[in-house]
Amino acid sequence: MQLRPFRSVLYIPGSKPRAIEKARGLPVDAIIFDLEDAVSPDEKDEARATLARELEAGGFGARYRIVRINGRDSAWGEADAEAAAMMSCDAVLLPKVENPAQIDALARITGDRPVWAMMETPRGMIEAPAIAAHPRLEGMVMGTNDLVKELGARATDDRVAVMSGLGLCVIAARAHGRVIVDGVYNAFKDVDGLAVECRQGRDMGFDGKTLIHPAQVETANAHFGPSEAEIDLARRQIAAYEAAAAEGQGVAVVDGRIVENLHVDTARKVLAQAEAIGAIAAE
Ligand SMILES: CC(C)(COP(=O)(O)OP(=O)(O)OC[C@H]1O[C@@H](n2cnc3c(N)ncnc32)[C@H](O)[C@@H]1OP(=O)(O)O)[C@@H](O)C(=O)NCCC(=O)NCCSC(=O)C[C@H](O)C(=O)O
Ligand SMILES: [Mg+2]
Repeated sequence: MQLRPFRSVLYIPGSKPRAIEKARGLPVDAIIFDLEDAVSPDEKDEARATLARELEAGGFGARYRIVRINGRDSAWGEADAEAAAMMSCDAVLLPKVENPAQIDALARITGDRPVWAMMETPRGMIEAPAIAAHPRLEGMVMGTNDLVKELGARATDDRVAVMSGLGLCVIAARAHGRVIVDGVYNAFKDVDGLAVECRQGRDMGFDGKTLIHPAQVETANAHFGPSEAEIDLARRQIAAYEAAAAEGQGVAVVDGRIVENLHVDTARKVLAQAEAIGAIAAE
């Protein structure tokens, strides 16, 4: 059972030390330190050096530290991969992954460090099961901006253009026990719109949402963590099922709905998640 929460995963441009400093005090579960799209070509080399320095300085507490490098076929990919292998980070995120061989190639440089994959091209969607199956892969991140672009689609509120890809990637990730995080919500001042998209992502099975601004953190944490009502229901389901089992029954009823052992598994996961989140908050 995956216990570490990934409710809120905040991108920070590697070129912005002030934003990096701010993140040391934000209640995010994970940070993606970006060297790719958030950093202009002129700033790439300096951003790489800044990031290495800031990560070495530490101060990120329990926040999971992921470094997003540039694609290996870009002018900066090779130097990024070599630098990331030496950085004080927890994982390396590769953009536009389209096949498992790209993960092999990265792992030859980054060694035992876990690899995460940006899922953001049509070919990446088709190959999602093979990518998720790679033994070095720990997590997947949806890149919905690139996916909309590559599909020649339109970004609509209901996300209809990317819905099949989102579902396919969730299935692939779950089939192999990988973490999977939803794409960003670009209108970072629109908290209500973000809440709608978080709810949709949570309902689909995502572990959390990637974010671009501190104002989005609270909404993501609220939607992807278990609510008080869910925790209360989980406790009551477990208690009712155990009481029924003690009487030789395989099914209990809570709030007019049946509770079987599979529901108890989910209930136990809810409680474990709540405990893990509480432990991080207490640090
Ligand atoms: C979107 C922004 C450019 C807005 O920046 P700004 O105008 O500076 O915002 P504010 O003035 O409201 O900032 C207030 C304070 O918050 C700090 N801040 C801002 N953003 C972040 C952040 N991401 N992490 C940490 N701290 C942040 C500012 O420094 C201010 O601090 P202070 O001065 O001390 O008060 C900006 O938010 C931004 O650059 N966001 C990140 C954009 C990004 O990373 N984009 C790339 C990832 S998205 C992507 O590529 C997805 C995928 O690949 C796909 O295809 O979909
Ligand atoms: Mg992208």
